[in-house]
Order: sequence, then structure tokens, then C-alpha cells
Amino acid sequence: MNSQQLFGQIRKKQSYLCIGLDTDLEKIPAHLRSLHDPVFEFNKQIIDATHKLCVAYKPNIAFYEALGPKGWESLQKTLEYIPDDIFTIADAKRGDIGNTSSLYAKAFFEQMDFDSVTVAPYMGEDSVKPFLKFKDKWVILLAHTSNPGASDFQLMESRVTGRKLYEEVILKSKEWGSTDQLMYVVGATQAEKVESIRALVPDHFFLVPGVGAQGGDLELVSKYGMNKQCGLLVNSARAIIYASSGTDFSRKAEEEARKVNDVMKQCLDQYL
Ligand SMILES: O=C(O)c1cc(=O)[nH]c(=O)n1[C@@H]1O[C@H](COP(=O)(O)O)[C@@H](O)[C@H]1O
Repeated sequence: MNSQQLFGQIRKKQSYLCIGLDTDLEKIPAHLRSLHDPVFEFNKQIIDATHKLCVAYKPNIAFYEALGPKGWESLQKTLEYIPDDIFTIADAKRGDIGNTSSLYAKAFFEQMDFDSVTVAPYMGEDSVKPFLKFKDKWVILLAHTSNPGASDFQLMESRVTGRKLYEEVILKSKEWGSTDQLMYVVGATQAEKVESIRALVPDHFFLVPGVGAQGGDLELVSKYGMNKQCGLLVNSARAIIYASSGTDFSRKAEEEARKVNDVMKQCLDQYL
């Protein structure tokens, strides 16, 4: 899916919601746990209930890896179940020396057919470029993350340029691939930073996690981050998928997704 097609989906659905499938066996409703593949059953019902309200799903790979081979099987089944017009993100935060990154890319783009993978920029160009060799696939590079530890390194200022590390990451990496291949992770928890990040990369899509359970402000990130093609995929996981731990979990997830969506509709009207 290229950026035009992604924008087409956003326009059609009036949504830029990405739902995080951070499916934790300990949090899914008790009545599903005795089933053969509870993780897939949970995801399937969440997808059935929410797919009209979102444009992307982002399974966080840790939740599946932690279950061993059975987890990978649940992940594969989930990926196959997601409708074709929905953008898929393998949230794996990979990146290593070139030959190793090539194999990480093969794992997510060939073995599994994800549209994109999250990548950590710390090891530099040769660790990111192998992911960019795959046609019609995307790298989502960590820039300014939503967690408290983001300030440990990402906010450090260069004595030479006066710029912060996350700004250097963006300015250097934007030369590595086109706006149809490269997105940036920009956390919603410090919405005021989104405006200056948008100024550095006016045309790139941002994956924006941190609304919902982490308390980020959807309206503010939309105001500061939206560009001519919307340019945003705003992710929420726990606040939607664990809206209820009872048998009504998928209906409650739909309700939560709809609430987010209502705000998104207003923001699209106002800021696009
Ligand atoms: O790359 C990510 O998706 C990510 C980056 C970031 O800065 N912050 C962040 O929370 N995430 C992921 O986004 C999801 C957030 O989940 P909730 O806080 O439950 O909405 C988790 O899967 C995180 O791993």
C-alpha cells in the first residue's frame, strides 16, 4: 500500500486509527482461554468488531514471541485474517548489522506479509537500508518515542549542530528512502513536540502511539501533526482491546474505537 492508497483509506473511512493488537493471554477474557488458540480467537473478534473503524492494525510482536511457536502461529493467522485494505504493522523494533537486518526484513515481509515493520535507528544506515529494499513495504523508524525513557538519549543535544538526537535521526534518515517507504514514530505523550517534528518532515506519515492508556492528547497531536494527506496513523491498544474483560469485550472495543473515531472525524474536518 503506498501513501496515496493509505490516504484513500483514511478519506473513505474518515479514520486514521491504528489498533494495537497487544494481545496478552493474561488479560483476555476468561471464557476464551480454554479454546485451542485463544490469542487468535480474541484477535478475530476484535478485528470483526473494529475493522470498519480503523485503517491499520499493529500487532506488537513481543506478545506473540513470548508464547513460543504457538504465538507465531497465532500471529500468522491474525495477519491472514486482517482484511486486505487495512495496513499492517509488525511492531518488532528490529535493526542490526546489514546481513542480519536483511533476514529480519525477510521474516516480516516474505515469511509473513506485513506492509511495514518498526525499526530502531540506533545502529545507523546499514542497519535500516536492508528493510527499504523490499518493494511496496515500509520502515517505521523510531524518532521521538512516547515512553518516559525517551528523554535519556533522544533529547540529547549535539554540541556541533545544537539539534536533539531525534532530530538528527530524522534529518539523516529521510535521505535513505522515499515518503512511500519511510514513516516515523512520534509519541503522542508530548504533543507539543509534534509541530516541530512535522516541520522537519512535512510529507512523511507518522505512527503516533501513546493515546489511550498512556494519556496522550489525540486532538492536539492531530492539530500539530496533520499534513495535506493526513499523514497520521494514531495507535491505541489497551484502551480499545481491553475495554472490557467480559463476554462483551468485542462490543466494548467497538464502542471505544468509535469514540476515538468520532474525534478523528472532527479533526479531519478541522485540520486537513
Ligand atoms: O513503536 C511503537 O509502536 C511504540 C512506540 C512508542 O514510542 N511508544 C509505544 O507505546 N509504542 C507501542 O505502541 C503500543 C502502545 O500501546 P497502548 O499504550 O496500550 O496504547 C505498544 O505496542 C508500544 O510498544
